[in-house]
Amino acid sequence: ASPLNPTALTRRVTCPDGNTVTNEACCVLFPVLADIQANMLDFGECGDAAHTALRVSFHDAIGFSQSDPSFGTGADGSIFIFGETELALAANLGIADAFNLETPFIAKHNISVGDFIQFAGAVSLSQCPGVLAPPFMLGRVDATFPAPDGTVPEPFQSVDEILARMGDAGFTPAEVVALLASHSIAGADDIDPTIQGVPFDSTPSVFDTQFFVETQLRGTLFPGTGGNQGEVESPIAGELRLQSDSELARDSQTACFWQANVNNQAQMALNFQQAYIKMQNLGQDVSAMVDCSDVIPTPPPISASAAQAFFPPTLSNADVEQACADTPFPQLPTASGDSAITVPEIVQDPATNGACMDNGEGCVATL
Ligand code: HEM
Ligand SMILES: [Ca+2]
Ligand SMILES: [Ca+2]
Repeated sequence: ASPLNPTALTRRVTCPDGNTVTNEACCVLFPVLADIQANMLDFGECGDAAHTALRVSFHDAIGFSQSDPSFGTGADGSIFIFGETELALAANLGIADAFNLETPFIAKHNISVGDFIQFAGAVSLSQCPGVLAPPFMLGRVDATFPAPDGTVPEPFQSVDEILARMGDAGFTPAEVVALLASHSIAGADDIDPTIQGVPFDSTPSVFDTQFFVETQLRGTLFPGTGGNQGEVESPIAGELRLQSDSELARDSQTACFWQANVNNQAQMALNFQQAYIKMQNLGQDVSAMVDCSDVIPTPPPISASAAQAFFPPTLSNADVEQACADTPFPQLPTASGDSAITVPEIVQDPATNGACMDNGEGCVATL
């Protein structure tokens, strides 16, 4: 059928379970979707389980290099298939949580491990207000060997090192900043061993631009103990700032891309969506895959008031460490409240702390 024929464009197939899709090959995903929404991803919450599934989608995919095949085949499930190797790497500290969360479901369903990880990442995103419809392609080929050490960027690396590694995988500096919008729905469990679920911005359940605002503010405190590798001072009690986010916000190569996201929800969401498409399919032959984007649920919308960026109580433009030389930081309102504001921790999902053996550095179980 001609792509110009409107009936061809809208023709849908009815799957055995009654769902409709444009491509029959996508029917296999509906049982997976129903199961993980109900039993793995906390009923539509943009919380701990969703954050965990999103992070592992990055750590699996980034095992890829445009120049060196030994770096891995990207979004290929290697992080779980060769969990004994990859989860023991320092850069994957905490990814054992994702292994615990996902492997019981991977075992129950019949799609590749690489597909499952990226599908769970896309479904997770669809639970977060402010995200633009995450796409999903089906048909990743599973790994035959693990990714080596050095593929996953670390929070104590320099901007040059991080941009070099990400560039080697195929991302421009602008795309690296775009991808880091993910840290608007994120936090840390392992950077400061004394505290868990410490968010990177004051709204870790909303995909808003607060992450880009708050990382530009002068750091004044540590949410727990000081002196942890990869952590620098944050501006609000209860919030953790990664050294890498701090430096990317201030480096001349990235600062203007960073600032451009501030209070620009539509641009942030679009740039993330485009860069994320690339990430989901790293190392894989997209021409051999099927577009199943219509299986991914529509994310909840973000209200205009929730999309309005703000300074946390008592802080203002005077607390911004201006780094972009081209344009001044946007003027933003200050939220009402006193200086005692503390960002609440992200409630931990017990499923992310279960079955697999953890040797203190990572998970040593195999899939
Ligand atoms: C480019 C450099 C990046 C660095 C250095 C970095 C580093 C980190 C670190 C250290 C944590 C905290 C882990 C913990 O202690 O629990 C974290 C969390 C997280 N990261 Fe990144 N990250 C980067 C890029 C990305 C990208 C591209 C994505 C996804 C598209 C992503 C998604 C997440 C998510 C969702 C979490 C929260 C996990 C949770 O709350 O369970 N990160 N990141
Ligand atoms: Ca991989
Ligand atoms: Ca947020």
